[in-house]
Amino acid sequence: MLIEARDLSAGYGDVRVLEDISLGVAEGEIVALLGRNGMGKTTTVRALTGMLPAMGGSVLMNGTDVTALPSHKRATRGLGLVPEGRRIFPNLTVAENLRATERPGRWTYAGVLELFPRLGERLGNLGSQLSGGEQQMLAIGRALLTNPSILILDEATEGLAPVIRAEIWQTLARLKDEGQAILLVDSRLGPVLRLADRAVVLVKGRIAWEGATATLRADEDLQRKYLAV
Ligand SMILES: Nc1ncnc2c1ncn2[C@@H]1O[C@H](COP(=O)(O)OP(=O)(O)OP(=O)(O)O)[C@@H](O)[C@H]1O
Repeated sequence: MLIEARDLSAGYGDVRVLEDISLGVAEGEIVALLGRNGMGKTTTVRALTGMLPAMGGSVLMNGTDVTALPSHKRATRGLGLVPEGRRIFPNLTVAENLRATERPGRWTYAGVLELFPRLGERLGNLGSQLSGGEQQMLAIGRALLTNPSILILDEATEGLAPVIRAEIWQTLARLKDEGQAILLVDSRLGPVLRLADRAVVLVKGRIAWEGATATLRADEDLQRKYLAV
């Protein structure tokens, strides 16, 4: 597994939000982390990336225990994150934002501009001057430029206009074709279930269901039980 949680627990203060979560993403795989609001998806992302310490259990990358490593060390080992709310540098230009994370590998500066031509037209603009969709493209481009073995996207299509959202989904499909392993948190069930190979469903910080997305796609009762609002 490129990344794996084993009996992972995490939370805030004394409160455990995640209880004994075990999940993993293998080479070339897209795994969706699903669940209604507040069920622990973002907390899982934070615990996997090291933004939150584990209260129990472990996180492994390529079989190596990284539970004690801070997020920047996990990033160096190949963990790329597109965080909820984008977090680009508002006072750097698009070009500077991209160059700030660049590491050698499959994805180059030119390659990212080819993936997101829109960013190429905005190279001199500050991060703060971009539209929401452009900021999201920049956040994805930045994460790709670290050439991650595993990319985690937390609500990457949230709050975007439908046409931009569609563009992001197309890009993710292209990343899938290229074999990029992805852990995807997104509440748009239709596109998520089309893109991902497997799904893990959280209910109150525990895994309530996991399996092939094809199974979940075909079973509306299951969707209603765990995911419908
Ligand atoms: N910084 C925090 N401090 C205390 N409790 C938190 C914090 N962040 C999240 N929580 C709590 O942890 C639980 C899980 O939240 P989390 O954000 O992981 O859920 P989520 O599944 O990502 O939901 P959403 O889609 O609403 O972001 C919730 O009960 C939430 O109130």
